Amino acid sequence: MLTQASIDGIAAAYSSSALVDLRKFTRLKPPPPPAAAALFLKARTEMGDPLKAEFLQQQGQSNAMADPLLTENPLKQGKKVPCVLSVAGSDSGGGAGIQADMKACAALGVYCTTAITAVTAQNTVGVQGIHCVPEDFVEQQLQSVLSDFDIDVVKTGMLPSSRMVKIVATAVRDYRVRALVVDPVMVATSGDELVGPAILGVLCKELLPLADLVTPNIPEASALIGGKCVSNIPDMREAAAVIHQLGPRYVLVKGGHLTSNDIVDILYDGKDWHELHSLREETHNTHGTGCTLASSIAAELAKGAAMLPAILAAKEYLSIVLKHSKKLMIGKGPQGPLNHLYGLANLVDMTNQMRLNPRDLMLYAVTDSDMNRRWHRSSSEAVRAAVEGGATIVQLREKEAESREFLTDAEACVEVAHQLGVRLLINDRLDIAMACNADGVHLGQSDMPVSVARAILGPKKIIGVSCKTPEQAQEAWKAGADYIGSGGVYPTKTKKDNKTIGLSGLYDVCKGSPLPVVAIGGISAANVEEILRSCPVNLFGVAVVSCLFDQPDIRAATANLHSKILKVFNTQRAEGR
Ligand SMILES: Nc1ncnc2c1ncn2[C@@H]1O[C@H](COP(=O)(O)OP(=O)(O)OP(=O)(O)O)[C@@H](O)[C@H]1O
Ligand SMILES: Cc1ncc(CO)c(N)n1
Ligand SMILES: [Mg+2]
Repeated sequence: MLTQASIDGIAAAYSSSALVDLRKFTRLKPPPPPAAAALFLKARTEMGDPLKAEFLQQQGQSNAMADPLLTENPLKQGKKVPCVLSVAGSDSGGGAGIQADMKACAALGVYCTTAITAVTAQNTVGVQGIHCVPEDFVEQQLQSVLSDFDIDVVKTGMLPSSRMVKIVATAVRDYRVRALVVDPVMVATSGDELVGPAILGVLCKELLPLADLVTPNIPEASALIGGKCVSNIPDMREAAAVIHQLGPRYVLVKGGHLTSNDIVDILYDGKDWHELHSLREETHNTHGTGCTLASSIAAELAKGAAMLPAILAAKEYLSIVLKHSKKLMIGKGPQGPLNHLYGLANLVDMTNQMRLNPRDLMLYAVTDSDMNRRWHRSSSEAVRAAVEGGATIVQLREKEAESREFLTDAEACVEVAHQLGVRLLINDRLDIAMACNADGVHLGQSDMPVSVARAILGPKKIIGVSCKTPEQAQEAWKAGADYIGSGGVYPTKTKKDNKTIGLSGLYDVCKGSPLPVVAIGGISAANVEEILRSCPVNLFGVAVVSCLFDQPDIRAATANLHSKILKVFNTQRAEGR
């Protein structure tokens, strides 16, 4: 165990070796630290507080609660990317160690390289096994990374042997990295030991003197000062002072292990004391908070922040992450992981919710107001019957009606279609589509340009376009359409002066279209099989008018067509097409 005398000796030997002055660390414009972080700060200013003044100055007038995932991302093309090297152990549970470091850096817009020191078999229950990576191979990883990447900050976590600590210290010295953050990992959140006390001597003697920041939790702080009990804030301050004597420029003793609701971390730079307060989040998902804090500080330093703003921004990020992790249900054990990349959830939701599932084009029912009049049906009655018969999407096509009448009709149809779980599009009229909250529009070549329609409708609405050639289909795709309607495949009474492209024209469009295609024009139960079989690639369905709506029983006609289409698709699937 370390005695006070040996600590003093080590301190004397290394006291002048601070690596860089982070306050002069201005390669990149420092990100404005979040204003809300000021809430955490109860600076002790007995001896003046230049860091706090600097922080407040950098913070400027902004009162907005900064979300680190929404602020400007420094991972920009054509610019030097801020880089962290995490020298740490792997957590198979994905919550702490290397995995936490990479996610935290990614969330904060910093590139993270790694040198893996140990592979742990670990989960939310505890640590089941540890396999140390041979020291020479850790050295090789360090060489690979440091000789190539322009590393701004090295962050260390689990260093399982004294020789490994020495190797890291040598690498940091040799490559003169700009800053070193040491998280003196010893025990996992579960209470399982990750690193034994045998490394303490070398850690104190070789690594801490090089460190710009060391971030012990309470048991680690106690181990670093020779086993003296640390159980309250005065003890934490005393421990920070003793650890500072070992040579690091800043010591942050983390208070997460004390039980109070007001969590206090103590920061000491040899002169000034800072108590950083945060409200304890009531959550079991705290596995990896220490790793996350240290790597977030490293990321902020890499972006150019000075030490105190970097720590405050990192704590702000951690507290937002803890809030977003409260209800995560991952693993069966008592300590779940954090939701580091919570900001990606919206993106994932967006990509999961495809605007249009191409399978919905299978039986595309296009209404016709003349036919409905002839058969004495309202549009919504016709839509209901078609959807109940198996139509998978509906387009409302109205050539004659006044806007107000069309809108009233459209509203009723949207209601019916949505009740039955089917999407409804409006032909030509963006204004009606928006007014009745339809799912999108279908446009012809002489209607509103697709790019304009997309700009007006926004990213969530479906846009379909009538195309007779592969070139038109490509244009539509580039402009932001979702599907292509291609025809007329056969001559049709519904569109008299429409040029017929035939099966071969349809085939060409299907082959050349980057978007799913639905065939249209003169299609009925009699020829649907022939059409679907002739274009197996990219043809997702057929659009029909008269064979549904010019029939005495729409529901029965639709059901009949539906079963024919299904038969072809099932055979094609069985044939592996
Ligand atoms: N429940 C919580 N709510 C808010 N902040 C927390 C909570 N738990 C920990 N923290 C904060 O997270 C940081 C890490 O704290 P802690 O003392 O738990 O580190 P650690 O023991 O090294 O973590 P780890 O278990 O990942 O090794 C500290 O800044 C602490 O204030
Ligand atoms: C690999 C690894 N490093 C650090 C910690 C600290 O929580 C952990 N649990 N696992
Ligand atoms: Mg820790």
